[in-house]
Amino acid sequence: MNLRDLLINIPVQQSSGNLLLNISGIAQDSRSVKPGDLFLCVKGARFNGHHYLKQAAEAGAVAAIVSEWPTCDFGLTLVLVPEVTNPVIKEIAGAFYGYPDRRLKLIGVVGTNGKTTSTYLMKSILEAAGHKVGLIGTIANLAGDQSIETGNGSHNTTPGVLELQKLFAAMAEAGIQYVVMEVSSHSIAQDRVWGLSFIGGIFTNITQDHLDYHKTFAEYLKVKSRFFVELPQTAWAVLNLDDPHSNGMISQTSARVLTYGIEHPAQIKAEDVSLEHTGVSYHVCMPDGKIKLNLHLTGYFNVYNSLGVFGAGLALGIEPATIKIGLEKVMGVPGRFQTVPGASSFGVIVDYAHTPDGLENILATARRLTSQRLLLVFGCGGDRDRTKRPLMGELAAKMSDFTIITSDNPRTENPLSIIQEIEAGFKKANPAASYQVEPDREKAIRKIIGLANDSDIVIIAGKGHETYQEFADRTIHFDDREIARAALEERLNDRNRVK
Ligand SMILES: CC(=O)N[C@H]1[C@@H](OP(=O)(O)OP(=O)(O)OC[C@H]2O[C@@H](n3ccc(=O)[nH]c3=O)[C@H](O)[C@@H]2O)O[C@H](CO)[C@@H](O)[C@@H]1O[C@H](C)C(=O)N[C@@H](C)C(=O)N[C@H](CCC(=O)O)C(=O)O
Ligand SMILES: Nc1ncnc2c1ncn2[C@@H]1O[C@H](COP(=O)(O)OP(=O)(O)OP(=O)(O)O)[C@@H](O)[C@H]1O
Ligand SMILES: N[C@H](CCC[C@H](N)C(=O)O)C(=O)O
Ligand SMILES: [Mg+2]
Repeated sequence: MNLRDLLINIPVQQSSGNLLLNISGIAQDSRSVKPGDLFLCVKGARFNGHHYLKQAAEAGAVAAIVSEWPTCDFGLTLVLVPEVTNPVIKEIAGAFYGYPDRRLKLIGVVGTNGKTTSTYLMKSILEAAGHKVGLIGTIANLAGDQSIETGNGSHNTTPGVLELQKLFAAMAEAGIQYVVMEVSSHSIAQDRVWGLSFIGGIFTNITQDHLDYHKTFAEYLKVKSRFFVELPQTAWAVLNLDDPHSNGMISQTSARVLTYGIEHPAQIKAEDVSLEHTGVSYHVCMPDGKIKLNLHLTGYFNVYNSLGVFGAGLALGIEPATIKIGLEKVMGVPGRFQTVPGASSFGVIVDYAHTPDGLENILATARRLTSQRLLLVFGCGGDRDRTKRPLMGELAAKMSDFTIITSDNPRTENPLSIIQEIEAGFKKANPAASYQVEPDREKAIRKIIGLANDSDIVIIAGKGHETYQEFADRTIHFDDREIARAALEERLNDRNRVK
Protein backbone atom coordinates (compact mmCIF):
# COMPACT_ATOMS: atom_id res chain seq x y z
CA MET A 1 0.00 0.00 0.00
CA ASN A 2 1.43 3.42 -0.82
CA LEU A 3 2.07 6.03 1.84
CA ARG A 4 -0.25 8.64 0.36
CA ASP A 5 -3.22 6.28 0.65
CA LEU A 6 -2.59 5.96 4.38
CA LEU A 7 -2.80 9.72 4.84
CA ILE A 8 -6.28 10.36 3.42
CA ASN A 9 -7.73 11.52 6.74
CA ILE A 10 -4.54 13.05 8.14
CA PRO A 11 -3.78 16.81 8.26
CA VAL A 12 -0.34 16.76 6.60
CA GLN A 13 1.58 20.02 7.18
CA GLN A 14 4.77 19.27 5.28
CA SER A 15 6.50 16.34 3.65
CA SER A 16 9.75 15.33 1.97
CA GLY A 17 10.65 12.34 -0.18
CA ASN A 18 8.47 9.97 -2.15
CA LEU A 19 4.87 9.77 -0.90
CA LEU A 20 4.06 7.02 -3.37
CA LEU A 21 6.51 4.52 -1.91
CA ASN A 22 5.21 1.19 -0.79
CA ILE A 23 4.62 0.62 2.93
CA SER A 24 4.76 -2.99 4.09
CA GLY A 25 4.05 -2.47 7.79
CA ILE A 26 3.65 0.10 10.57
CA ALA A 27 5.66 0.38 13.80
CA GLN A 28 5.70 2.87 16.64
CA ASP A 29 8.63 1.29 18.46
CA SER A 30 12.07 1.43 16.83
CA ARG A 31 12.85 -1.98 18.37
CA SER A 32 10.09 -3.65 16.40
CA VAL A 33 10.66 -1.97 13.02
CA LYS A 34 10.89 -4.31 10.02
CA PRO A 35 12.22 -3.49 6.53
CA GLY A 36 9.67 -1.48 4.53
CA ASP A 37 7.87 -0.12 7.61
CA LEU A 38 6.40 3.29 8.26
CA PHE A 39 7.70 4.50 11.65
CA LEU A 40 5.37 6.63 13.80
CA CYS A 41 7.20 9.03 16.15
CA VAL A 42 5.19 9.16 19.37
CA LYS A 43 5.98 11.52 22.23
CA GLY A 44 5.12 9.30 25.20
CA ALA A 45 5.13 9.48 28.97
CA ARG A 46 8.71 8.16 29.15
CA PHE A 47 10.31 8.48 25.74
CA ASN A 48 10.19 10.66 22.65
CA GLY A 49 9.93 8.48 19.54
CA HIS A 50 11.62 11.25 17.49
CA HIS A 51 14.88 10.32 19.24
CA TYR A 52 14.72 6.86 17.64
CA LEU A 53 14.50 7.88 13.97
CA LYS A 54 18.08 6.71 13.33
CA GLN A 55 17.45 3.29 14.89
CA ALA A 56 14.20 2.96 12.91
CA ALA A 57 16.00 3.82 9.65
CA GLU A 58 18.78 1.32 10.45
CA ALA A 59 16.16 -1.37 11.06
CA GLY A 60 14.77 -0.76 7.57
CA ALA A 61 12.00 1.83 7.99
CA VAL A 62 11.35 3.69 4.72
CA ALA A 63 9.24 6.58 6.02
CA ALA A 64 8.26 8.30 9.26
CA ILE A 65 5.39 10.40 10.58
CA VAL A 66 6.73 13.18 12.80
CA SER A 67 5.43 16.17 14.72
CA GLU A 68 8.91 17.78 14.97
CA TRP A 69 10.92 18.24 11.78
CA PRO A 70 14.25 16.47 12.40
CA THR A 71 17.67 17.90 11.59
CA CYS A 72 18.58 14.71 9.68
CA ASP A 73 16.18 12.58 7.63
CA PHE A 74 18.33 9.38 7.71
CA GLY A 75 17.16 8.70 4.14
CA LEU A 76 13.50 8.43 5.21
CA THR A 77 10.45 9.95 3.55
CA LEU A 78 9.09 12.32 6.21
CA VAL A 79 5.54 13.52 6.87
CA LEU A 80 4.87 16.29 9.39
CA VAL A 81 1.57 16.37 11.30
CA PRO A 82 0.59 18.62 14.24
CA GLU A 83 0.79 15.69 16.72
CA VAL A 84 1.14 11.90 16.42
CA THR A 85 -1.80 11.11 18.70
CA ASN A 86 -3.62 7.81 19.11
CA PRO A 87 -6.53 9.05 16.91
CA VAL A 88 -3.98 9.86 14.17
CA ILE A 89 -2.44 6.38 14.58
CA LYS A 90 -5.93 4.84 14.45
CA GLU A 91 -6.61 6.58 11.10
CA ILE A 92 -3.29 5.52 9.55
CA ALA A 93 -3.48 1.94 10.87
CA GLY A 94 -7.19 1.73 9.94
CA ALA A 95 -6.38 2.67 6.34
CA PHE A 96 -3.50 0.15 6.28
CA TYR A 97 -5.50 -2.78 7.67
CA GLY A 98 -8.76 -1.95 5.86
CA TYR A 99 -10.68 -0.69 8.94
CA PRO A 100 -11.07 -4.18 10.45
CA ASP A 101 -12.94 -2.98 13.56
CA ARG A 102 -15.84 -1.99 11.30
CA ARG A 103 -16.22 -5.66 10.34
CA LEU A 104 -16.40 -6.83 13.97
CA LYS A 105 -18.99 -6.47 16.72
CA LEU A 106 -17.10 -5.08 19.70
CA ILE A 107 -18.21 -5.50 23.31
CA GLY A 108 -16.26 -3.62 26.00
CA VAL A 109 -15.91 -4.60 29.66
CA VAL A 110 -15.10 -1.72 32.01
CA GLY A 111 -14.42 -1.86 35.76
CA THR A 112 -11.75 -2.12 38.43
CA ASN A 113 -12.21 -5.85 39.03
CA GLY A 114 -13.84 -8.65 37.10
CA LYS A 115 -13.02 -7.60 33.53
CA THR A 116 -10.91 -10.64 32.60
CA THR A 117 -13.35 -13.05 34.22
CA SER A 118 -16.31 -11.39 32.48
CA THR A 119 -14.67 -11.55 29.06
CA TYR A 120 -14.07 -15.31 29.42
CA LEU A 121 -17.70 -15.83 30.47
CA MET A 122 -19.03 -13.63 27.66
CA LYS A 123 -16.94 -15.46 25.07
CA SER A 124 -18.41 -18.75 26.20
CA ILE A 125 -21.97 -17.40 26.01
CA LEU A 126 -21.45 -16.11 22.47
CA GLU A 127 -19.87 -19.42 21.45
CA ALA A 128 -22.80 -21.32 22.92
CA ALA A 129 -24.99 -19.15 20.68
CA GLY A 130 -22.98 -20.35 17.67
CA HIS A 131 -20.75 -17.31 17.05
CA LYS A 132 -17.03 -17.09 16.35
CA VAL A 133 -15.55 -14.99 19.11
CA GLY A 134 -12.34 -13.07 19.78
CA LEU A 135 -11.11 -11.93 23.18
CA ILE A 136 -8.67 -9.17 24.08
CA GLY A 137 -7.34 -8.71 27.61
CA THR A 138 -4.91 -9.25 30.46
CA ILE A 139 -4.23 -12.96 30.03
CA ALA A 140 -4.32 -13.40 26.27
CA ASN A 141 -5.67 -12.23 22.96
CA LEU A 142 -7.67 -15.01 21.34
CA ALA A 143 -9.36 -15.70 18.03
CA GLY A 144 -11.52 -18.66 19.00
CA ASP A 145 -9.02 -20.95 20.74
CA GLN A 146 -6.01 -19.54 18.90
CA SER A 147 -3.77 -17.17 20.81
CA ILE A 148 -2.55 -14.14 18.85
CA GLU A 149 0.66 -12.44 19.96
CA THR A 150 0.86 -8.66 19.65
CA GLY A 151 4.63 -8.86 19.87
CA ASN A 152 5.08 -5.59 21.78
CA GLY A 153 5.93 -7.35 25.04
CA SER A 154 4.20 -4.75 27.22
CA HIS A 155 1.55 -7.05 28.73
CA ASN A 156 -1.10 -4.34 28.39
CA THR A 157 -4.66 -5.31 29.33
CA THR A 158 -5.93 -3.10 26.51
CA PRO A 159 -3.27 -3.02 23.80
CA GLY A 160 -2.18 0.15 22.01
CA VAL A 161 -4.05 1.47 18.96
CA LEU A 162 -1.65 -0.10 16.50
CA GLU A 163 -1.68 -3.52 18.18
CA LEU A 164 -5.47 -3.33 18.37
CA GLN A 165 -5.77 -2.70 14.64
CA LYS A 166 -3.39 -5.61 13.95
CA LEU A 167 -5.40 -7.86 16.26
CA PHE A 168 -8.71 -6.83 14.70
CA ALA A 169 -7.30 -7.50 11.23
CA ALA A 170 -6.14 -11.00 12.27
CA MET A 171 -9.50 -11.68 13.89
CA ALA A 172 -11.55 -10.45 10.93
CA GLU A 173 -9.34 -12.57 8.67
CA ALA A 174 -10.03 -15.62 10.90
CA GLY A 175 -13.78 -15.12 10.49
CA ILE A 176 -14.38 -13.76 14.01
CA GLN A 177 -17.77 -12.02 14.41
CA TYR A 178 -17.74 -10.74 18.01
CA VAL A 179 -14.81 -9.41 20.02
CA VAL A 180 -15.10 -9.15 23.79
CA MET A 181 -12.45 -6.83 25.14
CA GLU A 182 -11.26 -5.48 28.47
CA VAL A 183 -11.22 -1.70 28.38
CA SER A 184 -8.82 -0.41 31.04
CA SER A 185 -9.01 3.10 32.44
CA HIS A 186 -5.52 3.79 31.05
CA SER A 187 -6.74 2.88 27.58
CA ILE A 188 -9.71 5.26 27.81
CA ALA A 189 -7.54 8.09 29.16
CA GLN A 190 -4.93 7.53 26.44
CA ASP A 191 -7.46 7.19 23.58
CA ARG A 192 -6.34 3.62 22.80
CA VAL A 193 -9.99 2.77 22.14
CA TRP A 194 -10.76 6.08 20.44
CA GLY A 195 -13.06 5.79 17.43
CA LEU A 196 -14.06 2.16 18.00
CA SER A 197 -17.79 1.54 17.60
CA PHE A 198 -18.75 -0.70 20.49
CA ILE A 199 -22.13 -2.40 20.17
CA GLY A 200 -22.32 -2.62 23.93
CA GLY A 201 -20.53 -2.35 27.23
CA ILE A 202 -20.57 -4.00 30.65
CA PHE A 203 -19.69 -2.16 33.85
CA THR A 204 -18.47 -4.44 36.67
CA ASN A 205 -17.56 -2.05 39.49
CA ILE A 206 -15.23 0.75 40.52
CA THR A 207 -13.11 0.77 43.67
CA GLN A 208 -9.71 2.17 44.46
CA ASP A 209 -6.83 1.48 42.08
CA HIS A 210 -4.45 3.29 39.74
CA LEU A 211 -4.36 6.56 41.70
CA ASP A 212 -0.69 6.83 40.72
CA TYR A 213 -1.98 7.51 37.22
CA HIS A 214 -5.39 9.14 37.63
CA LYS A 215 -4.44 11.07 40.82
CA THR A 216 -7.94 11.22 42.31
CA PHE A 217 -10.81 8.75 42.54
CA ALA A 218 -13.09 11.39 40.93
CA GLU A 219 -10.83 11.48 37.87
CA TYR A 220 -10.64 7.66 37.74
CA LEU A 221 -14.46 7.52 37.82
CA LYS A 222 -14.74 10.21 35.15
CA VAL A 223 -12.44 8.25 32.84
CA LYS A 224 -14.35 4.98 33.28
CA SER A 225 -17.68 6.81 32.82
CA ARG A 226 -16.38 8.27 29.55
CA PHE A 227 -16.72 4.85 27.95
CA PHE A 228 -20.47 4.87 28.62
CA VAL A 229 -20.87 8.57 27.75
CA GLU A 230 -19.39 7.82 24.33
CA LEU A 231 -21.54 4.75 23.55
CA PRO A 232 -23.97 5.51 20.71
CA GLN A 233 -27.75 5.35 21.06
CA THR A 234 -27.80 2.10 19.13
CA ALA A 235 -25.59 0.39 21.74
CA TRP A 236 -26.52 -1.20 25.06
CA ALA A 237 -24.96 -0.74 28.49
CA VAL A 238 -25.23 -3.33 31.25
CA LEU A 239 -24.54 -1.80 34.66
CA ASN A 240 -24.15 -3.10 38.21
CA LEU A 241 -26.76 -1.35 40.33
CA ASP A 242 -25.09 -2.48 43.57
CA ASP A 243 -22.20 -0.19 42.70
CA PRO A 244 -23.38 3.32 43.59
CA HIS A 245 -21.36 4.82 40.73
CA SER A 246 -23.54 3.14 38.12
CA ASN A 247 -26.25 5.77 38.62
CA GLY A 248 -24.03 8.53 37.26
CA MET A 249 -23.18 6.40 34.23
CA ILE A 250 -26.85 5.60 33.63
CA SER A 251 -27.72 9.29 33.60
CA GLN A 252 -24.89 10.11 31.21
CA THR A 253 -25.21 7.37 28.60
CA SER A 254 -27.49 7.48 25.59
CA ALA A 255 -27.19 3.70 25.17
CA ARG A 256 -30.04 1.32 26.07
CA VAL A 257 -29.55 0.50 29.76
CA LEU A 258 -29.96 -2.87 31.47
CA THR A 259 -29.22 -3.19 35.18
CA TYR A 260 -28.13 -6.12 37.33
CA GLY A 261 -27.52 -6.63 41.03
CA ILE A 262 -28.09 -8.65 44.16
CA GLU A 263 -28.96 -5.99 46.75
CA HIS A 264 -30.72 -3.35 44.68
CA PRO A 265 -33.90 -3.69 42.61
CA ALA A 266 -32.27 -4.30 39.25
CA GLN A 267 -33.79 -5.71 36.05
CA ILE A 268 -31.62 -8.83 36.32
CA LYS A 269 -31.25 -10.08 39.88
CA ALA A 270 -29.57 -12.99 41.66
CA GLU A 271 -31.50 -14.86 44.33
CA ASP A 272 -30.81 -17.90 46.53
CA VAL A 273 -27.03 -17.68 46.20
CA SER A 274 -25.26 -20.81 47.39
CA LEU A 275 -21.48 -20.81 47.65
CA GLU A 276 -19.39 -24.00 47.54
CA HIS A 277 -15.70 -24.84 47.07
CA THR A 278 -16.50 -26.09 43.61
CA GLY A 279 -18.65 -23.21 42.42
CA VAL A 280 -21.58 -20.95 43.06
CA SER A 281 -25.26 -21.53 42.24
CA TYR A 282 -28.08 -19.04 42.11
CA HIS A 283 -31.33 -18.11 40.37
CA VAL A 284 -31.26 -15.34 37.78
CA CYS A 285 -34.52 -13.41 37.99
CA MET A 286 -35.37 -11.51 34.80
CA PRO A 287 -38.42 -9.43 33.86
CA ASP A 288 -39.97 -12.49 32.16
CA GLY A 289 -38.74 -15.47 34.11
CA LYS A 290 -36.24 -17.19 36.30
CA ILE A 291 -33.42 -19.64 35.58
CA LYS A 292 -31.00 -21.57 37.82
CA LEU A 293 -27.27 -21.32 37.19
CA ASN A 294 -24.64 -23.73 38.52
CA LEU A 295 -21.28 -22.11 37.89
CA HIS A 296 -17.94 -23.85 38.23
CA LEU A 297 -16.41 -20.54 39.33
CA THR A 298 -16.82 -19.81 43.00
CA GLY A 299 -16.98 -16.51 44.92
CA TYR A 300 -19.77 -14.08 45.60
CA PHE A 301 -18.11 -11.67 43.16
CA ASN A 302 -18.55 -14.20 40.37
CA VAL A 303 -22.30 -13.89 40.86
CA TYR A 304 -21.83 -10.27 39.78
CA ASN A 305 -19.52 -11.15 36.88
CA SER A 306 -21.94 -13.76 35.57
CA LEU A 307 -24.99 -11.51 36.04
CA GLY A 308 -23.33 -8.75 34.00
CA VAL A 309 -22.61 -11.03 31.07
CA PHE A 310 -26.05 -12.62 31.43
CA GLY A 311 -27.46 -9.12 30.87
CA ALA A 312 -25.23 -8.65 27.84
CA GLY A 313 -26.44 -11.98 26.45
CA LEU A 314 -30.05 -10.85 26.86
CA ALA A 315 -29.25 -7.49 25.24
CA LEU A 316 -27.97 -9.45 22.23
CA GLY A 317 -31.17 -11.47 22.08
CA ILE A 318 -29.62 -14.76 23.19
CA GLU A 319 -32.01 -17.21 24.87
CA PRO A 320 -31.53 -17.60 28.67
CA ALA A 321 -31.13 -21.38 28.23
CA THR A 322 -28.25 -20.79 25.80
CA ILE A 323 -26.65 -18.22 28.12
CA LYS A 324 -26.85 -20.83 30.89
CA ILE A 325 -25.06 -23.41 28.72
CA GLY A 326 -22.29 -20.91 27.95
CA LEU A 327 -21.81 -19.91 31.57
CA GLU A 328 -21.83 -23.43 32.93
CA LYS A 329 -19.22 -24.54 30.39
CA VAL A 330 -16.53 -22.31 31.90
CA MET A 331 -14.46 -24.51 34.23
CA GLY A 332 -12.23 -21.69 35.46
CA VAL A 333 -10.24 -18.65 34.41
CA PRO A 334 -6.43 -18.96 34.68
CA GLY A 335 -5.13 -17.42 37.91
CA ARG A 336 -8.60 -16.48 39.22
CA PHE A 337 -9.39 -18.48 42.36
CA GLN A 338 -7.35 -21.27 40.78
CA THR A 339 -6.87 -24.32 42.99
CA VAL A 340 -3.34 -25.71 42.99
CA PRO A 341 -3.55 -29.50 42.77
CA GLY A 342 -1.51 -31.70 45.10
CA ALA A 343 -2.74 -30.74 48.56
CA SER A 344 -5.02 -33.37 49.98
CA SER A 345 -5.94 -32.09 53.42
CA PHE A 346 -5.90 -28.32 52.87
CA GLY A 347 -6.55 -25.93 50.00
CA VAL A 348 -4.09 -23.78 48.06
CA ILE A 349 -5.57 -21.06 45.90
CA VAL A 350 -3.80 -18.70 43.49
CA ASP A 351 -5.73 -15.52 42.78
CA TYR A 352 -5.10 -12.25 40.92
CA ALA A 353 -6.53 -10.03 43.69
CA HIS A 354 -4.31 -6.95 43.48
CA THR A 355 -6.64 -4.25 44.76
CA PRO A 356 -8.16 -3.71 48.22
CA ASP A 357 -11.59 -4.70 46.91
CA GLY A 358 -10.22 -7.80 45.17
CA LEU A 359 -8.37 -8.91 48.29
CA GLU A 360 -11.37 -8.30 50.51
CA ASN A 361 -13.60 -10.33 48.20
CA ILE A 362 -11.23 -13.23 47.93
CA LEU A 363 -10.64 -13.41 51.69
CA ALA A 364 -14.37 -13.18 52.42
CA THR A 365 -15.05 -16.00 49.96
CA ALA A 366 -12.27 -18.20 51.35
CA ARG A 367 -13.42 -17.54 54.92
CA ARG A 368 -16.81 -18.99 54.06
CA LEU A 369 -15.14 -22.10 52.70
CA THR A 370 -13.09 -23.11 55.77
CA SER A 371 -13.77 -23.67 59.43
CA GLN A 372 -10.02 -23.59 60.06
CA ARG A 373 -7.33 -20.99 59.35
CA LEU A 374 -6.92 -18.66 56.41
CA LEU A 375 -3.25 -18.19 55.50
CA LEU A 376 -2.27 -15.44 53.09
CA VAL A 377 0.80 -14.50 51.02
CA PHE A 378 0.68 -11.26 49.07
CA GLY A 379 2.56 -8.12 48.09
CA CYS A 380 1.89 -4.99 46.04
CA GLY A 381 3.32 -3.97 42.67
CA GLY A 382 6.08 -1.38 42.43
CA ASP A 383 5.59 1.81 40.36
CA ARG A 384 1.83 1.50 40.86
CA ASP A 385 -0.75 3.08 43.18
CA ARG A 386 1.03 3.38 46.56
CA THR A 387 -2.09 4.33 48.48
CA LYS A 388 -3.55 0.85 48.08
CA ARG A 389 -0.64 -0.75 49.99
CA PRO A 390 -1.65 0.13 53.60
CA LEU A 391 -5.29 -0.58 52.72
CA MET A 392 -4.41 -4.09 51.56
CA GLY A 393 -2.25 -4.53 54.69
CA GLU A 394 -5.21 -3.49 56.79
CA LEU A 395 -7.51 -6.03 55.13
CA ALA A 396 -4.96 -8.82 55.54
CA ALA A 397 -4.61 -8.07 59.27
CA LYS A 398 -8.37 -8.06 59.75
CA MET A 399 -9.32 -10.98 57.57
CA SER A 400 -6.54 -13.59 57.57
CA ASP A 401 -5.20 -15.66 60.47
CA PHE A 402 -1.60 -15.48 59.36
CA THR A 403 0.03 -13.42 56.61
CA ILE A 404 3.39 -13.39 54.91
CA ILE A 405 3.98 -10.03 53.24
CA THR A 406 6.17 -10.47 50.19
CA SER A 407 7.06 -8.93 46.80
CA ASP A 408 4.86 -8.57 43.70
CA ASN A 409 6.66 -7.10 40.68
CA PRO A 410 8.79 -4.57 42.60
CA ARG A 411 9.79 -2.95 39.28
CA THR A 412 12.06 0.04 39.99
CA GLU A 413 11.15 0.29 43.69
CA ASN A 414 12.95 -1.19 46.69
CA PRO A 415 10.93 -4.32 47.64
CA LEU A 416 11.41 -3.66 51.35
CA SER A 417 10.00 -0.12 51.09
CA ILE A 418 6.85 -1.47 49.43
CA ILE A 419 6.54 -4.09 52.15
CA GLN A 420 6.95 -1.44 54.86
CA GLU A 421 4.03 0.52 53.43
CA ILE A 422 1.86 -2.62 53.53
CA GLU A 423 3.11 -3.42 57.04
CA ALA A 424 2.14 0.05 58.31
CA GLY A 425 -1.51 -0.60 57.43
CA PHE A 426 -1.32 -4.12 58.77
CA LYS A 427 -0.01 -3.11 62.20
CA LYS A 428 -2.37 -0.15 62.50
CA ALA A 429 -5.44 -2.30 61.83
CA ASN A 430 -4.59 -5.14 64.18
CA PRO A 431 -1.40 -4.86 66.22
CA ALA A 432 -1.97 -8.38 67.56
CA ALA A 433 -2.32 -10.06 64.14
CA SER A 434 0.49 -12.44 63.34
CA TYR A 435 2.58 -12.06 60.23
CA GLN A 436 6.05 -12.35 58.77
CA VAL A 437 7.96 -10.44 56.14
CA GLU A 438 9.70 -12.43 53.41
CA PRO A 439 10.68 -10.34 50.36
CA ASP A 440 11.62 -13.45 48.35
CA ARG A 441 8.24 -14.53 46.96
CA GLU A 442 9.35 -18.11 46.33
CA LYS A 443 10.52 -18.53 49.94
CA ALA A 444 7.31 -16.91 51.17
CA ILE A 445 5.15 -19.39 49.23
CA ARG A 446 7.21 -22.38 50.41
CA LYS A 447 7.03 -21.15 53.99
CA ILE A 448 3.26 -20.69 54.06
CA ILE A 449 2.64 -24.08 52.47
CA GLY A 450 4.89 -25.62 55.12
CA LEU A 451 2.73 -24.05 57.81
CA ALA A 452 -0.68 -25.25 56.59
CA ASN A 453 -2.68 -27.69 58.70
CA ASP A 454 -5.69 -29.86 57.85
CA SER A 455 -8.64 -27.89 56.40
CA ASP A 456 -6.73 -24.58 56.27
CA ILE A 457 -6.90 -22.50 53.12
CA VAL A 458 -3.75 -20.88 51.74
CA ILE A 459 -4.32 -17.87 49.48
CA ILE A 460 -1.50 -16.70 47.22
CA ALA A 461 -2.71 -13.35 45.93
CA GLY A 462 -1.69 -10.70 43.41
CA LYS A 463 -0.10 -12.43 40.43
CA GLY A 464 -2.66 -15.00 39.30
CA HIS A 465 -1.81 -16.04 35.74
CA GLU A 466 1.43 -14.01 35.58
CA THR A 467 4.51 -15.99 34.62
CA TYR A 468 7.11 -13.37 35.48
CA GLN A 469 8.44 -11.20 38.29
CA GLU A 470 9.68 -7.74 37.30
CA PHE A 471 12.65 -6.22 39.08
CA ALA A 472 14.46 -2.95 38.36
CA ASP A 473 17.17 -4.63 36.33
CA ARG A 474 15.57 -7.86 35.10
CA THR A 475 12.39 -9.84 34.57
CA ILE A 476 12.55 -13.49 35.63
CA HIS A 477 10.24 -16.42 34.98
CA PHE A 478 7.98 -16.74 38.00
CA ASP A 479 4.71 -18.60 38.36
CA ASP A 480 2.95 -18.81 41.76
CA ARG A 481 1.21 -22.01 40.65
CA GLU A 482 4.45 -23.80 39.69
CA ILE A 483 6.12 -22.84 42.95
CA ALA A 484 3.13 -23.82 45.05
CA ARG A 485 2.93 -27.20 43.28
CA ALA A 486 6.64 -27.84 43.85
CA ALA A 487 6.31 -26.83 47.52
CA LEU A 488 3.37 -29.21 47.95
CA GLU A 489 5.36 -32.07 46.42
CA GLU A 490 8.31 -31.39 48.69
CA ARG A 491 6.08 -31.25 51.72
CA LEU A 492 4.59 -34.61 50.77
CA ASN A 493 8.03 -36.17 50.20
CA ASP A 494 9.30 -34.82 53.53
CA ARG A 495 6.31 -36.24 55.38
CA ASN A 496 6.71 -39.63 53.67
CA ARG A 497 10.37 -39.70 54.69
CA VAL A 498 9.45 -38.94 58.32
CA LYS A 499 6.90 -41.77 58.31
C1 LIG B 1 2.16 4.89 31.08
C2 LIG B 1 1.51 4.13 30.00
O1 LIG B 1 0.39 3.66 30.16
N1 LIG B 1 2.22 4.00 28.84
C3 LIG B 1 1.61 3.35 27.69
C4 LIG B 1 1.84 4.23 26.48
O2 LIG B 1 3.20 4.36 26.31
P1 LIG B 1 3.77 5.78 25.83
O3 LIG B 1 3.09 6.19 24.58
O4 LIG B 1 3.72 6.73 26.96
O5 LIG B 1 5.23 5.34 25.41
P2 LIG B 1 6.70 5.59 25.97
O6 LIG B 1 7.12 4.36 26.65
O7 LIG B 1 6.89 6.90 26.65
O8 LIG B 1 7.50 5.69 24.56
C5 LIG B 1 7.19 6.70 23.58
C6 LIG B 1 7.44 6.16 22.20
O9 LIG B 1 8.84 5.90 22.03
C7 LIG B 1 8.97 4.64 21.45
N2 LIG B 1 10.29 4.09 21.75
C8 LIG B 1 10.72 3.97 23.03
C9 LIG B 1 11.96 3.41 23.28
C10 LIG B 1 12.77 2.96 22.20
O10 LIG B 1 13.87 2.43 22.34
N3 LIG B 1 12.29 3.11 20.95
C11 LIG B 1 11.08 3.65 20.69
O11 LIG B 1 10.69 3.77 19.52
C12 LIG B 1 7.84 3.83 22.05
O12 LIG B 1 7.52 2.68 21.30
C13 LIG B 1 6.72 4.84 22.00
O13 LIG B 1 6.06 4.81 20.76
O14 LIG B 1 1.29 3.60 25.34
C14 LIG B 1 1.81 2.29 25.06
C15 LIG B 1 1.08 1.78 23.81
O15 LIG B 1 -0.29 1.92 23.96
C16 LIG B 1 1.55 1.36 26.23
O16 LIG B 1 2.13 0.09 25.97
C17 LIG B 1 2.19 1.96 27.49
O17 LIG B 1 1.83 1.11 28.59
C18 LIG B 1 2.86 0.90 29.55
C19 LIG B 1 3.83 -0.20 29.04
C20 LIG B 1 2.24 0.46 30.88
O18 LIG B 1 2.89 -0.15 31.73
N4 LIG B 1 0.97 0.75 31.10
C21 LIG B 1 0.16 0.29 32.24
C22 LIG B 1 0.20 1.28 33.40
C23 LIG B 1 -1.25 0.13 31.72
O19 LIG B 1 -1.62 0.70 30.70
N5 LIG B 1 -2.05 -0.71 32.38
C24 LIG B 1 -3.42 -0.97 31.95
C25 LIG B 1 -4.10 -1.97 32.88
C26 LIG B 1 -4.60 -1.30 34.08
C27 LIG B 1 -5.73 -2.08 34.73
O20 LIG B 1 -5.44 -2.97 35.54
O21 LIG B 1 -6.91 -1.77 34.54
C28 LIG B 1 -3.43 -1.63 30.57
O22 LIG B 1 -4.40 -1.43 29.82
O23 LIG B 1 -2.52 -2.40 30.31
N1 LIG C 1 -16.70 -8.57 40.28
C1 LIG C 1 -15.66 -8.53 41.10
N2 LIG C 1 -15.65 -7.73 42.17
C2 LIG C 1 -14.60 -7.66 43.01
N3 LIG C 1 -13.50 -8.43 42.89
C3 LIG C 1 -13.45 -9.26 41.85
C4 LIG C 1 -14.51 -9.36 40.89
N4 LIG C 1 -14.18 -10.27 39.97
C5 LIG C 1 -12.95 -10.69 40.29
N5 LIG C 1 -12.51 -10.11 41.43
C6 LIG C 1 -11.19 -10.25 42.10
O1 LIG C 1 -10.28 -9.48 41.33
C7 LIG C 1 -9.26 -10.31 40.76
C8 LIG C 1 -9.03 -9.92 39.32
O2 LIG C 1 -10.14 -10.34 38.55
P1 LIG C 1 -10.12 -10.12 36.99
O3 LIG C 1 -8.81 -10.52 36.48
O4 LIG C 1 -11.32 -10.73 36.41
O5 LIG C 1 -10.23 -8.52 36.98
P2 LIG C 1 -9.69 -7.43 35.96
O6 LIG C 1 -10.65 -6.30 36.05
O7 LIG C 1 -9.50 -8.04 34.65
O8 LIG C 1 -8.26 -7.01 36.54
P3 LIG C 1 -7.15 -6.10 35.73
O9 LIG C 1 -7.56 -4.70 35.92
O10 LIG C 1 -5.87 -6.36 36.40
O11 LIG C 1 -7.16 -6.53 34.32
C9 LIG C 1 -9.77 -11.73 40.90
O12 LIG C 1 -8.70 -12.62 40.98
C10 LIG C 1 -10.61 -11.65 42.15
O13 LIG C 1 -9.78 -11.68 43.28
N1 LIG D 1 -3.45 -4.40 35.77
C1 LIG D 1 -2.85 -4.24 37.08
C2 LIG D 1 -2.19 -5.52 37.39
C3 LIG D 1 -1.48 -5.56 38.72
C4 LIG D 1 -0.90 -6.92 38.98
C5 LIG D 1 0.14 -6.96 40.04
N2 LIG D 1 0.74 -8.24 39.99
C6 LIG D 1 1.18 -5.87 39.84
O1 LIG D 1 2.12 -6.11 39.11
O2 LIG D 1 1.05 -4.78 40.43
C7 LIG D 1 -1.87 -3.08 37.05
O3 LIG D 1 -1.22 -2.88 36.02
O4 LIG D 1 -1.82 -2.35 38.01
MG1 LIG E 1 -7.93 -8.01 33.41
